[in-house]
Amino acid sequence: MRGTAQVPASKSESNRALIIQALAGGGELHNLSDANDTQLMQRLLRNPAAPVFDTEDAGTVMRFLTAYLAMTGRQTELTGTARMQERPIQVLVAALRELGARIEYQRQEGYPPLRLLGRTPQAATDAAADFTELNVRGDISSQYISALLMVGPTLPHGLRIWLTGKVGSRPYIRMTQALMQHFGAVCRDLGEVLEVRPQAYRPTNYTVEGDWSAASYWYAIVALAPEGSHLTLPTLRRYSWQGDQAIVAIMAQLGVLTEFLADETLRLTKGPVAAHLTQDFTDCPDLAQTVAVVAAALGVAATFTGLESLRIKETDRIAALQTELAKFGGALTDAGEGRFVVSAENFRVEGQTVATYHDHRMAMAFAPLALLGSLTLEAPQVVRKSYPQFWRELERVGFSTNPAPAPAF
Ligand SMILES: O=C(O)C1=C[C@@H](OP(=O)(O)O)[C@@H](O)[C@H](O)C1
Ligand SMILES: C=C(OP(=O)(O)O)C(=O)O
Repeated sequence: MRGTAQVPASKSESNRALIIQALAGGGELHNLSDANDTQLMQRLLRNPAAPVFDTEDAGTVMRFLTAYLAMTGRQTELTGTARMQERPIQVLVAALRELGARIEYQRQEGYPPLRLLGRTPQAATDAAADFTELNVRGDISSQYISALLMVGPTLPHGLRIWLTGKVGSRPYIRMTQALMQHFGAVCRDLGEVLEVRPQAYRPTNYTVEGDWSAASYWYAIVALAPEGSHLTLPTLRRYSWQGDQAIVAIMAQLGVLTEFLADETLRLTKGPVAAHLTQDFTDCPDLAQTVAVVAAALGVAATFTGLESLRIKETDRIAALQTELAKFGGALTDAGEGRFVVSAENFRVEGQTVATYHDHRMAMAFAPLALLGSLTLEAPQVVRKSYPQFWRELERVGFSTNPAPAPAF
């Protein structure tokens, strides 16, 4: 295995930059992601007076737009796929209601679809009022907190958010703060407390970095490739705002060495594999599927923690991993107290069919197993959510897929 693979631009950065650009009223964005989640965000923001916003299966689009539309006083509806209607939004809706938004649940309390009925503006006259204070749980999704922070500068008293519970996906909150700062709005991070003063965003240009979550699948490929294999990945920044850069350290233990060639190019080479791996995914939940499949395939005994949020993503990712790994002789066993053990007995790839559960990351996490034998992945077009060119890039480095990859759009 030798070659160069292109990764898409970060969908997380792209979707933040688009919301902040809309609030700033300008600034040019370069290298936006071709992910469906980002294309969708762009389309929806172009028509802010739409009577219905269909956020499809994009969590960031649903959460960020809910806050943006609610705080800009729109009267509209937000909906999504059947799965989106099972992904909770109560924490965000409760916080927005405290900020004066009138929001109704259209079907099930706590879940989309939502009806926004406008906003009772907060008075900016109370000189004694410092920040508007909110308590927000951090243990369900960090996207609620990012959504609130981004609208914070536009509120008459700004926002002081007290984070409660175990905070997951913290690097995504820091990414939000970093992008806000890039557009001229300061957010103070005091640990359990985040503070945003009322202030104006400045229209600013921004170039989106490569997506480290997407890079994780190339790490998996090198981990499973024969000795002597190497791959080059352009556009990934060494000093990144993305927490999923944690893949560098994780994969160092699973036999992938990373060299930063120039500032934005990496070279991955196959190296020695550790016997054990212990990993907490609280900060990087999107890497869990990639790492579980590689650990099982390499026979590395692995203990994972911090998987709580996986059950409410595009699918219940724990159940999906358990069912699909079992087809190969692998297992992800609940060992209690938040620990999961990855193990394998006689792991074999011999023509199995992997279900993908409307989850791009299921398809991309299992695809590298093709280095060990043939397999079939159901509904391969799911990758369009974050990485529409994934199958084409696999072909470019020498995988054969049948049927050949169709254009994703
Ligand atoms: O803010 C973001 O861009 C994201 C935050 C994470 O979600 P949670 O905060 O729900 O864990 C992550 O899993 C998702 O893919 C993208
Ligand atoms: C969980 C994900 O996305 P979202 O929550 O934005 O739908 C993901 O991309 O893995």
